[in-house]
Amino acid sequence: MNVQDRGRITVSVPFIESENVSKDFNGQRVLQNVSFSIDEGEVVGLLGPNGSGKTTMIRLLNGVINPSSGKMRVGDYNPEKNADDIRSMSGILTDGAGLYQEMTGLENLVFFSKLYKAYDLKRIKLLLEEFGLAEAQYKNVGKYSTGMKRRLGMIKAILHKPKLLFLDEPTNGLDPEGIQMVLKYIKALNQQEGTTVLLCSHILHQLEHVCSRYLFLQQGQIIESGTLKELEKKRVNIIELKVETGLPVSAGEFGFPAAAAGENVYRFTLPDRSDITPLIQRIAAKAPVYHVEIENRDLESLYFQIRGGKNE
Ligand SMILES: Nc1ncnc2c1ncn2[C@@H]1O[C@H](COP(=O)(O)OP(=O)(O)OP(=O)(O)O)[C@@H](O)[C@H]1O
Repeated sequence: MNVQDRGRITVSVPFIESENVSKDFNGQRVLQNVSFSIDEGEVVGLLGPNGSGKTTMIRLLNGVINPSSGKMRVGDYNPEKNADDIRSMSGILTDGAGLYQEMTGLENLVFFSKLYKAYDLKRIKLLLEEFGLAEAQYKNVGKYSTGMKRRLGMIKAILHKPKLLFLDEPTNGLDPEGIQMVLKYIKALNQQEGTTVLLCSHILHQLEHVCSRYLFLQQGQIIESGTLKELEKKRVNIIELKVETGLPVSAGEFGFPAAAAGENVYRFTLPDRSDITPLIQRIAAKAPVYHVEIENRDLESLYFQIRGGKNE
């Protein structure tokens, strides 16, 4: 946002900033000097175990609660002073999703769209269709399943075409079709509308295709951040390579430590990426190679390395 031309130097100001934010509940510190920034158009995954402070961070950025110390900015607004402005430019999906149980799905959406001053029945009907709730729209939300409430919560969050989305566990309770649809929708919103997204999830493999960057929270502190590539570069010092061959080969003969990982499948431990090609060439001279995969650089492996503090 706000690309300011100061003389000859162009300064890009982050869309969201948190500076040394701490939060105490009843004298207990749950966030400790949390600092990060998010640029407009980024999709950032906020990761961390139960109780690490993810939801608290989202509630602070929304102005639902105030920090005990530190500064925050969302767009042009200070969440402590301009919570209403932030809420009108952002969509939020949290656990309860703030839906009225005794109203139908459609009534909920009509109500919230009028509250947001964005009433558009055609859009509501289209979203109900897209999120697979066309049939259920006349049923009371109290009778919805967990997954249906999640879908309705997602529609509620995006009804007014917000510039910013805060999504707390957006795929919780969804079936595989629902998960795929919601993730695709988030990605499309980001790519087509430039929507900035901050999302929390424990299902790490789902995030890899959606997030451009990650923040890792542990016991209320940011312990790591970066893109998947940056984290890989920083954290992956040895390569665990899984190779599926068409014939039994003796893994020991290729000069690297190896262990069987299934029928004709071997897991090699290599000191460097540059060892991959010569190893595969040597194996391919003896047996067909069907699949090669670096196993320890996906988000889940990185998450556990970061949590375990390995390679530090
Ligand atoms: N209103 C509150 N009053 C007192 N303590 C709270 C309150 N809200 C959160 N906490 C505490 O703050 C800590 C962080 O909670 P938070 O919900 O932010 O974690 P989280 O990372 O979102 O966890 P989860 O992955 O389980 O959703 C927890 O110890 C929690 O008990």
